[in-house]
Amino acid sequence: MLVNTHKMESLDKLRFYELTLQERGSYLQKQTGLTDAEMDALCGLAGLAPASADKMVENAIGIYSLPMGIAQNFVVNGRKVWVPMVVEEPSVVAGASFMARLARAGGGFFASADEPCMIGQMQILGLPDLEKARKLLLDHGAELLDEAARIDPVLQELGGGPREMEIRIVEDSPIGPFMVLHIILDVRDAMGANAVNTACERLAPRVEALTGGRVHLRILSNLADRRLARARVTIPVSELAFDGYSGEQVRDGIIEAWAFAAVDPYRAATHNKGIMNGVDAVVIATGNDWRAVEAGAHAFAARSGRYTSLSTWGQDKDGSLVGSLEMPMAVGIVGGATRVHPGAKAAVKLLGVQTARELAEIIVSVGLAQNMAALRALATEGIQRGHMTLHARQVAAAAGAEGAMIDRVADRMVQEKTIRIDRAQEILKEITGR
Ligand SMILES: CC(C)(COP(=O)([O-])OP(=O)([O-])OC[C@H]1O[C@@H](n2cnc3c(N)ncnc32)[C@H](O)[C@@H]1OP(=O)([O-])[O-])[C@@H](O)C(=O)NCCC(=O)NCCSC(=O)C[C@@](C)(O)CC(=O)[O-]
Ligand SMILES: NC(=O)C1=CN([C@@H]2O[C@H](COP(=O)(O)OP(=O)(O)OC[C@H]3O[C@@H](n4cnc5c(N)ncnc54)[C@H](OP(=O)(O)O)[C@@H]3O)[C@@H](O)[C@H]2O)C=CC1
Repeated sequence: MLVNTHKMESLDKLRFYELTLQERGSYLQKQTGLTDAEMDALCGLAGLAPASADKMVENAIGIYSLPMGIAQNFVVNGRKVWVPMVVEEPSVVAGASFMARLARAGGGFFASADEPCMIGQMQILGLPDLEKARKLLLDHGAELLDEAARIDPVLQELGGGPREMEIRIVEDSPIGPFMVLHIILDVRDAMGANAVNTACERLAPRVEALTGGRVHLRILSNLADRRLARARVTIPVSELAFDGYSGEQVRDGIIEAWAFAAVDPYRAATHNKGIMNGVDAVVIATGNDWRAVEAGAHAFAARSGRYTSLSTWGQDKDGSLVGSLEMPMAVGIVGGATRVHPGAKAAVKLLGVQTARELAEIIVSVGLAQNMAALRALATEGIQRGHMTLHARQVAAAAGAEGAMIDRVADRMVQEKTIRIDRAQEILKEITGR
């Protein structure tokens, strides 16, 4: 993919988003060294083929596409990274890029991720004596874990495999008390669903023989709270001032906005949706199971019994704004669609990650950036000006504008501060005469 290279030398003075679509691709390739084939996969020019889709899901008839945006400015644990984001909503990529630029003043995002341990659950029914069953399982714990290790030699060779067992007694279920046996499995660089589910199904007969109970459900838990990722950012208050708002006003406004989400589930749901705007975009770009990540995030947000904010905002002794986000992050860089979707493989290559943990660290950093972008806008001018400015292009296109006409119609609507499809159609008619 080559474009007029004379611009290349001067590109660093330009803003990435001011380039054309093709120029952005070429600039990114120049910066990252991705091959032409990888760039074509990343840009959807050689993405998932219908024939491959037919091998991924049932009754396939073709391909559905979404925009692939690139968030810029991110520095995570000291490393600059271009972040692929698959999302249909305007202003998400812009918001993440903006906050990543501000975050650089504080060294960027500092993130970590737990060992990639997933929880496999076995529901054990029909136990006349739960405490006796508990003791039997504990007495045979080592044997059960050894059996689980033998199930997946590949995982063992990679340093993964069973780590421990947990026994929980559910007292107040609608069908009376029963036992839940957890097998904790290190799944290395996979999301791990298949490894965990296979282990649960294989161990079930032995558990039944030991306890005399009936193992009913055998499935992983998406509340992957043994596989958390966390990010932290510190923004000097001087970086926050804009449009007549002082840095302190912006900082305190963000903290006040967070305090709302901390105590009110109605606000926390939207607050966390803002976080997931960033998280899901990278999870989807890398071919991971966003439903699993979403389920884990919201279950984790309710772990105290009241659904609350996944992030925390405050200030440090210097008055800098400090934000942190911790959440389950069950993502892989092998397996699932990541293995078969060319665009997902290219996205993982673009991120330059070698392990699932590194991917998790970037994703949680993007989630924190997205949260800050939303709170910064909400706590000051409101969300609409920035969002609708970028949304205007979609409205113009929906009104029938094409090519360069889209920006002309969008610019007029932004100037008039009227971003509606009927106004877009009027402007289009004025400009084109039809
Ligand atoms: C949208 C902005 C960034 C505009 O903000 P702005 O102040 O108009 O932007 P700017 O023109 O001053 O540019 C600042 C930076 O934004 C980025 N930027 C600016 N324009 C572009 C563009 N065209 N393409 C790519 N990047 C762009 C870019 O990094 C740029 O830096 P520069 O490179 O110029 O030095 C800001 O208003 C913002 O961050 N808004 C919030 C975005 C957001 O959260 N969107 C999600 C949709 S709303 C939602 O679903 C979540 C929510 C709100 O409900 C969550 C919640 O309730 O908590
Ligand atoms: N509730 C849920 O969330 C559920 C989700 N799923 C779906 O299952 C999909 C597939 O999950 P997943 O099990 O990750 O994918 P895979 O089944 O593809 O498992 C990963 C594969 O990669 C192999 N492998 C190679 N290198 C590594 C490495 N470094 N680390 C780990 N494994 C490696 C594994 O070997 P080996 O063969 O030895 O394991 C395994 O075969 C998920 O994306 C999800 O969409 C499915 C069921 C439930």
